[in-house]
Amino acid sequence: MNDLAAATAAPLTGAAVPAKIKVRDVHFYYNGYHALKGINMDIPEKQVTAIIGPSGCGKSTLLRIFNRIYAIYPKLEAKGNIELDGENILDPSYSMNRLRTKVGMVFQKPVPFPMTIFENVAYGIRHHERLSRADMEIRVEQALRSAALWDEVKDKLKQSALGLSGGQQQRLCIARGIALRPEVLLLDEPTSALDPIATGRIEQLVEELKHEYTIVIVTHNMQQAARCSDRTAFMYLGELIEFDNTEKIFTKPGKKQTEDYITGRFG
Ligand SMILES: Nc1ncnc2c1ncn2[C@@H]1O[C@H](COP(=O)(O)OP(=O)(O)OP(=O)(O)O)[C@@H](O)[C@H]1O
Repeated sequence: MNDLAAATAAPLTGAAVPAKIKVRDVHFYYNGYHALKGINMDIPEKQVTAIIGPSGCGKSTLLRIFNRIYAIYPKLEAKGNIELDGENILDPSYSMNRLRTKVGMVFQKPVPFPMTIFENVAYGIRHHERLSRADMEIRVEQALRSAALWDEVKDKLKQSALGLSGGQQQRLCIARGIALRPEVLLLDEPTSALDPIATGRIEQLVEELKHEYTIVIVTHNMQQAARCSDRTAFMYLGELIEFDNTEKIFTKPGKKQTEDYITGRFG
């Protein structure tokens, strides 16, 4: 184990933050290509962890392992352990259904289903729970409120989600994710297709949501990582180079590669 293996969720405010996800010696292969090389990290509970690094370094690959999405493709293989609340989610006996309810994911490009705004949120809930119409309405409203979208859509819930703006569509996708009441929310470059105002709203939302969810966000935007995360992981060529409090990473990084990247010398 390298020194990063010991990079547990260090105290941020005096008290140690418990780890929600423990990544232990994780390797990932795309049809034999070694994309992640011995990753060790502890993702702190109810905080925002940002993953940064140059294109192709493995950020999205790491994020996608956290909900085992790769398992639907043949020839992709993960090794090592990822413990979510102490249980290894890479173990095939860990049910995908259970994982889906605990870990929600939002992708780079908002992809609402071609159905009404209401149905976009209700659809996933129906797969996991049987709710009365009244209870469903409450759940949908709660999810839209949590995603800071309710006021903008409450009078047009029966209209197609495809008529929403890009920023609204992304918040709808976040509402869809949190409607299942997950414990972990994975965000894969959630603002890369959005304008600065919509980006600001999503960042504000992330700040609010972290009180209830453990959030992991992949971003190319270093200002975004600095603004909205508590801890930042810097990756390079499939390795985790440094993982520390965000402020430290951006003001006093411990590794030269991190410093070179955040000061724009490469990547
Ligand atoms: N489906 C795939 N098949 C084969 N190789 C892949 C596949 N997806 C990713 N890779 C490779 O794995 C490595 C890591 O890719 P990944 O998408 O995780 O990087 P990233 O840091 O998220 O990049 P970006 O910032 O450009 O999105 C890259 O070398 C990439 O080419």
